[in-house]
Amino acid sequence: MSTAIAYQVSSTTSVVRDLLPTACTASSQHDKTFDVIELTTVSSEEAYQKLSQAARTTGVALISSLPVRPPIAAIQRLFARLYADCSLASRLNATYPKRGVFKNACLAPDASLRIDQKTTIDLSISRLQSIRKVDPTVAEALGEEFEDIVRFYTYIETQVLPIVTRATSNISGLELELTHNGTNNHLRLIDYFPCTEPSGPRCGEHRDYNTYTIVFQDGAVGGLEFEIEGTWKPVPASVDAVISWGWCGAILTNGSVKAAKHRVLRTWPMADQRTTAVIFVAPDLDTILEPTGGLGTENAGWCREIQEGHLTVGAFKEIISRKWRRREGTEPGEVVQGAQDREIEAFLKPSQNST
Ligand SMILES: O=C(O)CCC(=O)C(=O)O
Ligand SMILES: [Fe+2]
Repeated sequence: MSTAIAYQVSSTTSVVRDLLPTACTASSQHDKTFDVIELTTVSSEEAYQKLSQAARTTGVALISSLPVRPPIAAIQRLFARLYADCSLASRLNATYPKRGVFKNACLAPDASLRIDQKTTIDLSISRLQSIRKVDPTVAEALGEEFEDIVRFYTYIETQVLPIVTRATSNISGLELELTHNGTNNHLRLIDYFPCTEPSGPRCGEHRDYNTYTIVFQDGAVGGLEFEIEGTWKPVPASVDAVISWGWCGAILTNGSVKAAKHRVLRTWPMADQRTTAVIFVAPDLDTILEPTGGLGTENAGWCREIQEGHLTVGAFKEIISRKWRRREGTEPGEVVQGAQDREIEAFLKPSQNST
């Protein structure tokens, strides 16, 4: 597939027009909704305190002055190479047949405009191991770009994740390091390819399933928004990284941490390419997902399976990813914006969603 084909976007339909935001432009920028933390200049204690505060209030923290930048140019070149070379893309996907690595479902000629208008390269520890084991030459074929990306991932994993994990532990009195050994972390590279016209959602509204997520932006193209007290608030494009907490974080801390709802409805400037590197941090798959931290024994409304400690992270990941795959176009099924998130919330907190 050529890059030109990859960037073709179907014309606007009424379904899509309904999805357009009322106001989401670079001018509606930062309004002090989110805490901004200069992670490398504050003391560790201050970093923990500010991160904990953000996790408890909005569930979102913006990070500035990171000492390393994500290798955006390398990521863009890697996408360009995969768009242009179908056989390389197939070889890469063959290394992880269970789910694939490079996902471009929205570019299929008959793809629904309701699915996310983005392509992704998903790298997890098991995918990286698989690439090296099944087809060692494919990593080589992916070139220096691939090495740069893996180096960035390793840096963040060793230098930044321990700080955020500790801050999350501090809120709840848990030792999250014991269940967060990095075995279930994930790096996702995302290409929000340029659209000259408004298209479908770029990443439909959702809360992440994991403990927390760090989105590394390209510094120029915005679009990420969080729902704060019922209003969608844009994140400035210039922020280095955005940390947000997910369902596992909320469950393990018994609701002390907020799972933040977010989306990329439309990128801005719309005709520019938005590139992000996203690191998802989740507990090891065999971790029991029970609310042992935070509010202690008080029942925050979780379903019986969670309250009684019968749900593992692995089982929860399966439940939630089945719903996501529809939105991401890798499994057939109708996509109704926001419905998937409501279904998950109803499963987790049935008593609050019984009306
Ligand atoms: O790329 C972004 O800005 C957000 C991506 C995201 O929320 C996700 O992949 O879960
Ligand atoms: Fe997300």
